[in-house]
Amino acid sequence: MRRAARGIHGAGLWRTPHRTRPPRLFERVQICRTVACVNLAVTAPDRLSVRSVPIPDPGDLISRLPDPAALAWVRHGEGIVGWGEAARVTLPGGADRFAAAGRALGELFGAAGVDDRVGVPGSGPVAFGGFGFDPASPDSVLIVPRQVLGRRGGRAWLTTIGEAPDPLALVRPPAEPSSLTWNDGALPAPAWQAAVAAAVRRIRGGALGKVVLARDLAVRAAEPIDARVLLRRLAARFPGCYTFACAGLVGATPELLIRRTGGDVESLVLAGTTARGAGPAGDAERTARLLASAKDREEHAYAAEMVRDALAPLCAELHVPDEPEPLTLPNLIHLASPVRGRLAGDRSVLDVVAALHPTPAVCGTPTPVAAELIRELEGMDRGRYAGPVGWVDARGDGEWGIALRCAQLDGTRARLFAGCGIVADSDPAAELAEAQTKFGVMRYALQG
Ligand SMILES: C=C(O[C@H]1C=CC=C(C(=O)O)[C@@H]1O)C(=O)O
Repeated sequence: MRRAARGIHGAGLWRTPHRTRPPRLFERVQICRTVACVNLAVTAPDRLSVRSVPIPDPGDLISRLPDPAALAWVRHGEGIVGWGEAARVTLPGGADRFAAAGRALGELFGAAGVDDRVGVPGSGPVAFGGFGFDPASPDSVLIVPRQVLGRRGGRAWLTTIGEAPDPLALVRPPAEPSSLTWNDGALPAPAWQAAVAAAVRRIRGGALGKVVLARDLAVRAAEPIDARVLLRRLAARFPGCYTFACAGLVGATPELLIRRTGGDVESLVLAGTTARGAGPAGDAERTARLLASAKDREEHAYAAEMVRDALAPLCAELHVPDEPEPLTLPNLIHLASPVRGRLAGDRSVLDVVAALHPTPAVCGTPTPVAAELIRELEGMDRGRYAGPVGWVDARGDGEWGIALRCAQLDGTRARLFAGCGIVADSDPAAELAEAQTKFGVMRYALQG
């Protein structure tokens, strides 16, 4: 596929004009309105005043986060982190939640006064966000931080909304979670295996081809859990994953739902999994078995085909590999399909997210049948687990992952999530073991 030079100035979907009227910042107003079928709440000053400036390399981004309400999207030390809250958009749910979020941000960013002296994806106004997996889940949120620190390709920048920036400081490492007590979530292990067996029967009966079933674990600590400890551990242990935090959802996902950089889009489809082997020979043997596994290939094919079908109408060029390749992580090996394309028209990254979610990597095929079976068998609300998580800027550029290998923090408590793709040949005991390995990511983040 021919790739055009990367445009860092996208189509300017949301224009950010300079205004002369002085901003009345931090005079908080609560605007509640109905957009299509979604009741949306925007908490924001009437106009954002945004300034991005180049800065010397700040080094590790996560160690600059000044408080536990951390916002982060970091991979291999690059990305953006944010803190403070200049604006928040909350979406109680609805199939229309991505479009409603885009319209709300369009208004906020379109009315902003912007002085962007950096001009790269992620500079200027940015919103971090996470969307509920299920349209019925009331959990979608977008947060425009008061400060954003960015670092990519040898450049670094600081964005400030409102008052003069607080000076950047290295923050004393926060306290690690202690006295953890663990409990089952909605389904104990035997009940979850029974749910997997029920799904296999439904699949063999011809109702659907694939469903992804997840379970949750509950943990409690002696003191409120600080997201920054978890982020630091995850980024160090899983540098190739996207370490993220948004409104208490913290994790390290290997799965890139979509990155939009100007007209270019990229995705990394993952489905089909095995645990790491013992040493290089063990890994090689596991990788060969994974690549040859008809069950894992089938799981993967559903996901890759759906991503192709969803992106094709949006793209002038699209390349989806014919065969998956192995992706080796510190704990697991996945089947992976790196997808690249060029958008046909002016579409923000949120438009593309809307077209892709939920992929069969987290839901199943056919989507409506799988979504209904998930509601029937899992016995829980996934919240923002398995939903899109990431960031979007005023150009419509951004990066969104699928929120996997994550936990939702709530004071002294956290809920961990892990799921597995189920097809006709799935074995409930093997799926439970795979889910346990996936939980290991956040167990490590919490326990060290
Ligand atoms: C649903 C999860 O993983 C998905 C992504 C990659 C591989 C998967 C699998 O092989 O089952 C899942 O589809 C999860 O980690 O909770």
